[in-house]
Amino acid sequence: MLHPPEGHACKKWGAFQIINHSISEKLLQDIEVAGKTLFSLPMQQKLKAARSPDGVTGYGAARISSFFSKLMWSEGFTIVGSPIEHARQLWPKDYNKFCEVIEEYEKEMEKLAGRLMWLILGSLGITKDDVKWAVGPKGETKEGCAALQLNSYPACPDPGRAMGLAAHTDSTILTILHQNNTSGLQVYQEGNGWVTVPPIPGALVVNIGDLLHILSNGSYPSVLHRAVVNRTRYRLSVAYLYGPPSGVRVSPLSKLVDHRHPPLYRAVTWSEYLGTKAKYFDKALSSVRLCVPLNGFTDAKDHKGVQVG
Ligand SMILES: C=C1C[C@]23C[C@@]1(O)CC[C@H]2[C@@]12CCC[C@@](C)(C(=O)O1)[C@H]2[C@@H]3C(=O)O
Ligand SMILES: O=C(O)CCC(=O)C(=O)O
Ligand SMILES: [Fe+2]
Repeated sequence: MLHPPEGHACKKWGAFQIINHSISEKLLQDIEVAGKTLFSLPMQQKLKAARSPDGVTGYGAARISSFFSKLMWSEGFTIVGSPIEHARQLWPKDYNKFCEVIEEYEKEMEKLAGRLMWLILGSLGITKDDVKWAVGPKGETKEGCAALQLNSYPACPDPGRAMGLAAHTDSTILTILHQNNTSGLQVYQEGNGWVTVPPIPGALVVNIGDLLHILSNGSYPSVLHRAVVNRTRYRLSVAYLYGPPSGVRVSPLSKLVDHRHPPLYRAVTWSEYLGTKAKYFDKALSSVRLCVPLNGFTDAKDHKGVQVG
């Protein structure tokens, strides 16, 4: 079970950092090197693996860029499952090392994400018996769906006028983020505004995503976060975006619902929700909301005046 402080962190911050998490220092170094190697390729080479306009994987600006008029000061590379096709486009003769590191990272993150999901749900009194879709015939955690997002933020001569990655919530159950030893990630907290998440060597950041917000019936709100840029330092982050198995309809867990706490969200599959996010962005969560609270706001992230820079 998560200790009370971590359960508290989910409620209060929607994010926390973990150490002693079983991901080796070597693997964290290897993924950093793999990311830096990729982003330092010449532009015409990176564009060989460009994400197609209606595609999900490959090189390009963050998907949310289309909602903003200003360009963001970053490049991204999205991987779902095997990276081999894109890796071949990038390094026709020498793609093996990159693929090995990515696949190892995905394998280790999958295990960690499953453990974290149960720890977080445990802190709400939820056990494996309460989430049938997440458990296989032998009691094992079923493999979820996931995406790996490599983010590259070059040093920026005028950081006050640019944004690395604009404010957003992740459409996930949870996201595990590795940031190189350079600050940039900020989380938004009512009353405190934007708070920098300090990079701690070896630690990983865990963000609560929209699907956990739905599962917990709003008890653990997804965290609004962004990445700011730096005048002198290059920054790289690696986000493991973890969702439920494909086709599973996620809805508020019945143990967390009663006549005083009616279900706040309707059931959605991850792919349906990703489509909703692509269409409505920061209004996605409220678009699947069933009950509108009396204070007039739909969801917390709807009214922050999200800005790029
Ligand atoms: C599974 C996914 C979540 C994501 C959209 C995607 O299909 C692959 C990229 C993910 C990412 C990473 C950067 C921030 C984000 C909002 C974006 O634009 O692309 C997330 C998407 C998300 O969580 O909705
Ligand atoms: O670079 C960061 O710290 C944030 C990345 C992020 O939010 C994402 O990839 O979803
Ligand atoms: Fe994010």
